[in-house]
Formats: sequence, structure tokens, C-alpha cells
Amino acid sequence: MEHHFVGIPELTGLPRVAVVIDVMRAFTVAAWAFSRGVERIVLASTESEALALKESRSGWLALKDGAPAAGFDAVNSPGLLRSRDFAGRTLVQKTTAGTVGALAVANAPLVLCASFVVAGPTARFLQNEDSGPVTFVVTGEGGQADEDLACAEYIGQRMAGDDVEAAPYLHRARTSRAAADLAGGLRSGFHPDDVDLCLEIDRFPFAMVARREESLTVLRPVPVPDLPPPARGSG
Ligand SMILES: O=C(O)[C@H](CS(=O)(=O)O)OP(=O)(O)O
Ligand SMILES: [Mg+2]
Repeated sequence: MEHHFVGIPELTGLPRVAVVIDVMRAFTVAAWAFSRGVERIVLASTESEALALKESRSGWLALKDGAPAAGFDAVNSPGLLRSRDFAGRTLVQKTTAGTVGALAVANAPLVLCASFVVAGPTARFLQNEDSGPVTFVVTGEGGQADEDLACAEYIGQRMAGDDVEAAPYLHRARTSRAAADLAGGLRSGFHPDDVDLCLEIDRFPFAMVARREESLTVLRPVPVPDLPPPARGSG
């Protein structure tokens, strides 16, 4: 399947199919939030918009990256989210790179948000849709973040077939600048397990699709079945 890679600053016009990648940590966090019961994630462009959205609806929660802050219910850390109970909740998310990338392409006909934890389901979703050339939006470091590039390239390979060795891609992500910063405690709102949690291949069985709903950009999980096992030979 035809695909290419762009950073947020290089986006011109709207892609037909956009896959927005943020491994560390926005779209690992989003997947964990869904696994903990979040029903939908509303993407916000600023912290003040996130707080205003939260206040506008009863029961909504807000999450941002960086240090914990007044009015926000969670931070952008899979390690800090994984034991929370978010059953049935709507979560408003604002981060530095991931949510910015998704909002930049929010009007494209098909938008997925992805990371290693949903890599396989994302690739299978795209195979099933077969809806045209795929633009991977590499959100970190102006399109140069190696953890995001490695994940985008891995999903690109898996769109062509499931038999792709993950280890080289994970090694690139584990030795990326973002991983070093996280492991070195240079980022706020951090749990010591965050890097490992961002490097789990196919932890979750769903892809994450962003759609415009009224005036909002809303991310939801879409279950994607596993490939059937190969048929047995007749002998
Ligand atoms: O929370 C993150 O990991 C980053 C923000 S920073 O680079 O740590 O300041 O945000 P994201 O949008 O998830 O890359
Ligand atoms: Mg990132």
C-alpha cells in the first residue's frame, strides 16, 4: 500500500488517509485510557480549551502533558493511567505533539492515531479499508523523532504483510532521544515504566479513529479482529 512520512510542519493540504503517530506518549496514553474504560477522547488544541470543554459537560475529564495542574484529572503517562478506572467517561486530551498532529489533519476523510501498542490493528484496519495512499504524520521533533518514525515505518511494513520483525524498530524507539529523556526523568508527569509501556507491540486489539463530531475532534477505539490462523494443509 502506497505510503509516505511527513512532519507536522511539512503538511500541505489534507491527506486522503492520515495516520498520526505519537509513541511517547500521547497515543500510547490514549490506548491505555480506552483500555481503562474511556468511551471517547476529545482532542483539544490548548490547555484552556481542554478545561473549557471539561467544564462544559457533566462528567468529562481532562488530561494534559507535563506536570499535574489544577483542573486536570490526569497526566500524559501510561504508567500513571494504567490502574485508573475511567468506565464510560469522556476524556479531553491536550499534549505537545500528538494531539497537535491529529488536529492538523482532523478534516481528512480518514484519520487514525497510532503507536506501537496498536500497531497491528492499525495496519489491519488500513488493509481492510484499502482507501488510498497513507500519509504518516510523524509528530515528534518536526518529523524527525526516531520513536515515531520507527513506529510509522513498522506499521507501513505491516500493511504489506504481518510477518515483520519488530525488534529493529523497537530498538530505534528505545534508543531515541524521547526515550532517553523519559528514562532520565527529564519529562514531567512521568512513571518509571513509561518507556517500556510505550514499546509493547499490539498490546491492545483496537485501532483508534478520529472523526469530526459536530465541532469536536473525537477519537474512538475500533476493534480489529486478529488475522485467522493459516489454513491447515489437506495431507
Ligand atoms: O508527554 C509527552 O511525552 C510529550 C510532551 S513532552 O515532550 O514530554 O514535553 O507530549 P506528546 O504530545 O505525547 O509527544
Ligand atoms: Mg511524542
